[in-house]
Amino acid sequence: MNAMIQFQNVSKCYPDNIVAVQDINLTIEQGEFVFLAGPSGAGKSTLLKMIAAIERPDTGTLQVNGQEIGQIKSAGIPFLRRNLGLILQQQSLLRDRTILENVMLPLFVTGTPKSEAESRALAALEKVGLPDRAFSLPPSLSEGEQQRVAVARAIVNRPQIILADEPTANLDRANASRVLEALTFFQSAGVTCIIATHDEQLFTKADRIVFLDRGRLRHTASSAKGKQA
Ligand SMILES: Nc1ncnc2c1ncn2[C@@H]1O[C@H](COP(=O)(O)OP(=O)(O)OP(=O)(O)O)[C@@H](O)[C@H]1O
Repeated sequence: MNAMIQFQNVSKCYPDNIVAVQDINLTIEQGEFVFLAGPSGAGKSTLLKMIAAIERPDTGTLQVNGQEIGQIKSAGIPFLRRNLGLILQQQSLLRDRTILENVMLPLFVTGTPKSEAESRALAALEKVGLPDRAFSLPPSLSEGEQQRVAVARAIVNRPQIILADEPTANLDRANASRVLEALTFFQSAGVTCIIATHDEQLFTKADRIVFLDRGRLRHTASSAKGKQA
């Protein structure tokens, strides 16, 4: 397997010297399913944001798909993001656009023709079990369904990496399982999945669980799926 993401001695502070992550060394291989675990404020979201070049390391190096995040120019960011499916906490669906239009959005950004965008968005909705809701508006869907739409929107570009920040927050067990099933489906197709979560019940699905605490990587564990960390 190839190293897809490699943090080497990465640290990141926010203004006012808030240390978000400190001296992180972590390698994630292509096709791995990795959970980032740890209490609130541990630095999980910051690691995901750095992989997407939303934040940059202050020190150390971070390689994503052969690109050095600290060096990447703004013109290179769309190219990086084309290979990423993002499910971030603050991203919500556009309430006045249909589910189909919401899922098509990333394809408009990359200039995909409308008819192709529609068929790919419908295929993505099928994969998350929601093709019959394509023409509904987001407020008519449950939170669990909306989160599955967010998964469809994240994978519609056929990314090599999916980054998900608390994708099952506020969902009941049944809906959390369906969201996770959708993510494991894409991992079985070779997509690397990195998921920040507090939800320990999800861990059985992972190849690896990376525990963070106050910005530091405490330890990694292999899960019931059986791979060694
Ligand atoms: N934009 C920001 N500006 C200032 N401080 C921030 C910012 N984002 C995060 N922090 C701080 O950085 C630290 C790490 O935050 P981060 O969001 O990465 O943790 P987390 O493990 O994802 O937490 P949660 O589980 O609550 O989402 C925390 O102390 C947080 O308050």
